[in-house]
Amino acid sequence: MLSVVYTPTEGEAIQNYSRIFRRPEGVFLNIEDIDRVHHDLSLWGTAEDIDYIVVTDGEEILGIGDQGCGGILISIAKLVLMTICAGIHPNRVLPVVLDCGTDNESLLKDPLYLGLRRNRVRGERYDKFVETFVNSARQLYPKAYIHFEDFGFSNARRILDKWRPEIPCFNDDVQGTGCVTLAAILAALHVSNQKLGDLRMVVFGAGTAGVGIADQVRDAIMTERGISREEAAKQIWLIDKPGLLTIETENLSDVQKRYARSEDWSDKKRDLLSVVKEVKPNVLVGTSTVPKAFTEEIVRAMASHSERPIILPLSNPTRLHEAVPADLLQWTDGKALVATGSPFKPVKGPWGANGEEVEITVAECNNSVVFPGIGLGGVLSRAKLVTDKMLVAAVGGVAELSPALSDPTGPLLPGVDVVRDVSVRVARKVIQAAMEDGVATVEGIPRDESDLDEWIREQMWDPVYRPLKYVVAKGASRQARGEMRVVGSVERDGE
Ligand SMILES: NC(=O)c1ccc[n+]([C@@H]2O[C@H](COP(=O)([O-])OP(=O)(O)OC[C@H]3O[C@@H](n4cnc5c(N)ncnc54)[C@H](O)[C@@H]3O)[C@@H](O)[C@H]2O)c1
Ligand SMILES: O=C(O)C[C@H](O)C(=O)O
Ligand SMILES: [Mg+2]
Repeated sequence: MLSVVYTPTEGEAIQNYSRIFRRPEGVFLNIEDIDRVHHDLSLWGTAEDIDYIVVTDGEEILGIGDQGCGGILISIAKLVLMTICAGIHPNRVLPVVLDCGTDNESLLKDPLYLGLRRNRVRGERYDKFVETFVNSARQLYPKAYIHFEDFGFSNARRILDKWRPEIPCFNDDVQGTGCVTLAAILAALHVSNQKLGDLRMVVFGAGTAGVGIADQVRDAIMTERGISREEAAKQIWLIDKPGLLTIETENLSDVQKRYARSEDWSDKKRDLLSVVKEVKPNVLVGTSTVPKAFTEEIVRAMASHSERPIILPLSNPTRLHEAVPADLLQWTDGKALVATGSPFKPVKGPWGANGEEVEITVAECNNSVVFPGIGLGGVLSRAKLVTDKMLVAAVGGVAELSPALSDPTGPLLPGVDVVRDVSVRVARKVIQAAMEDGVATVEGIPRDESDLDEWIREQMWDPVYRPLKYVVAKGASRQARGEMRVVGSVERDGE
């Protein structure tokens, strides 16, 4: 059911939110009613009641853009995953949408649209609104971890950078995506017997996720090679609408500038194909929302200089992927090491050692592999902050569970069948890192790894129903006794 309660089906539900609405299932905060934010948030429990908050402003949902107040469903979907994958109790979470208006014209024209019917508020009023939300949430629920989801590019990083040094918070599109993609790349490098230090990566789509991935990979190269961040960034090329980002490119954000190429490209073409031919990357990542952007020509160009090209089309939902696994594998004779943002069926082809047909399972490289474990570790250790070391530890936790480590034809990342084990491993690593960084605040966390795993598991909530008991009340009406017998028979069948 994961692809129904989460990506890709949730995208469709979000787009139709106001039309399929039945009842409110989260906190709707309204920028025009900023004085009510504290009160509205306070209705959801006492200081002890909330462990995990997911908040969105609905501006950049998946790759489907501004969805206004329908964004509440992304907060809900991510929290469903916190429960399914990480065992956070479903009553101890809070989905929030910050309704700041919408720039989506079709929503504004839709008579059934439920959100604020005005263009997005930006600038100081927006910042004040976000600040009021964060401060109120911290005051009311001081133990809660705050997960930011699907904010627009101009706000996502800014908000994260503002709050990260002060509170336990996390941006899934920047950090979760960076962590899971680095884990997939590490597994792929293992299979192809290449070194992280030699990596050359092109990222197509230099937005929130693209730059988040670049940062995580850059820091890993820096640590591996013992070089500066600036030096490590030279192994990464970012491409956006104007083509390759260079120091000549106008209107770059501060985070994009770190990757702007300083060498002279004035006499070279800067489109994806030309850049791939020129820089000969071994890793190609897609976070552009441009379907089919990884053409046969581009993929063949990758394969012409790289024995096992690592190709990760990550744009969600499914229809926005830069390429589909069947094409990537066909164009590279089964050589490409592929993982995708949404789930795909396994691909069959004549790529065995002797030309026999093999079936390749393609891993889903979605931040859902990692954010539940990071959140679980943060919640259980009541970490004051989410530090870089905790994120690096999470990458290690996922990478070491990659099926491709023991079977080179296996998927690059662990699948949904072992999702709870992955969360326990990631949480263990995150908690250990939090203790090393001195940010864990809970006393008595076990030091021994298997004790720590046990400690984590026993605090995870399981959806187990209480057994029904067969009762027949004396004096009950014939009809009631009949109904009770039906209940009783369910219990006997269940046993
Ligand atoms: N698999 C995952 O875990 C995961 C995580 C986060 C985001 N994503 C996906 O990545 C995509 C991007 O998300 P985001 O939050 O970074 O959005 P974003 O809007 O911040 O970034 C998208 C970037 O692509 C650029 N772009 C658009 N058209 C382009 C073109 N023709 N050529 C080059 N660049 C182009 C945009 O200018 C923008 O900078 C979405 O589809 C989202 O679903 C996947
Ligand atoms: O929500 C997802 O499926 C992953 C990611 O956060 C995205 O924005 O695409
Ligand atoms: Mg997202």
